[in-house]
Amino acid sequence: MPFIIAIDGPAASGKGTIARALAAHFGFHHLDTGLLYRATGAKGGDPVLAAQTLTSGDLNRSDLRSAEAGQAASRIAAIPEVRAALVDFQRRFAAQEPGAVLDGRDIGTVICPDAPLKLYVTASDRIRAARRAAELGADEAVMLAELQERDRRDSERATAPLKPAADAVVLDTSHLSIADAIARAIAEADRARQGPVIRTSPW
Ligand SMILES: Nc1ncnc2c1ncn2[C@@H]1O[C@H](COP(=O)(O)OP(=O)(O)O)[C@@H](O)[C@H]1O
Ligand SMILES: Nc1ccn([C@@H]2O[C@H](COP(=O)(O)OP(=O)(O)O)[C@@H](O)[C@H]2O)c(=O)n1
Repeated sequence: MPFIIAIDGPAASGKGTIARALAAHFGFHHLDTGLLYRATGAKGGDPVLAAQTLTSGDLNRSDLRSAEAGQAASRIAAIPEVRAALVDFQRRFAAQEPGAVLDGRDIGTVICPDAPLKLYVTASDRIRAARRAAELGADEAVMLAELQERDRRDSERATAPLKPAADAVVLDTSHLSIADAIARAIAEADRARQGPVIRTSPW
């Protein structure tokens, strides 16, 4: 059975950084599921058809990381038929041996609810905005408004809203370096790979 690590959290919390590092550490496959929604939004036209006909070429566009692509993604991500069109691809990806790390908004809650490790990565709004502003060379106040609008839309939608799974481990990276955040995630994965602690009676 492949080992699945589900990572969710709000925009620019450090999900992708941690997911890539976990995949490299354990030799697992990694899928940034946000790219599926960014590519669908960027395609234009009917978003349901765009999601149903997504190709690897669509995912390789160079303009998908922009704030505009993020906004377009979160609008089309609220459409249930768009989400439904992307489920099978994500589940097939997760089923690859020896394991897979998927990061997004609904991985632990909808796509892989049986994943043995679910991380909910978060950080304060201000810190996330500062990190994304540095990454994109953009204004911090503009990024703060963008992230907050997107987080609100993602959390309030009826289908697969952004929220921690009941059994998710919350990792607040506000005051963690990248190296420390990765080390915590690896420690959680090592713990989860050992399986649940079964207490046997001494008798
Ligand atoms: N713990 C951290 N400390 C400082 N910067 C971080 C940390 N984690 C991520 N970053 C930086 O913040 C930005 C957003 O991180 P990313 O992993 O892309 O977030 P997400 O996938 O949640 O959108 C990137 O520029 C990344 O290098
Ligand atoms: N599993 C996922 C992943 C992304 N998304 C949507 O896609 C948008 C872009 O996701 P992303 O992960 O690329 O965004 P960042 O966290 O990198 O800013 C999000 O704001 C969500 O609206 C989603 O609905 N479900």
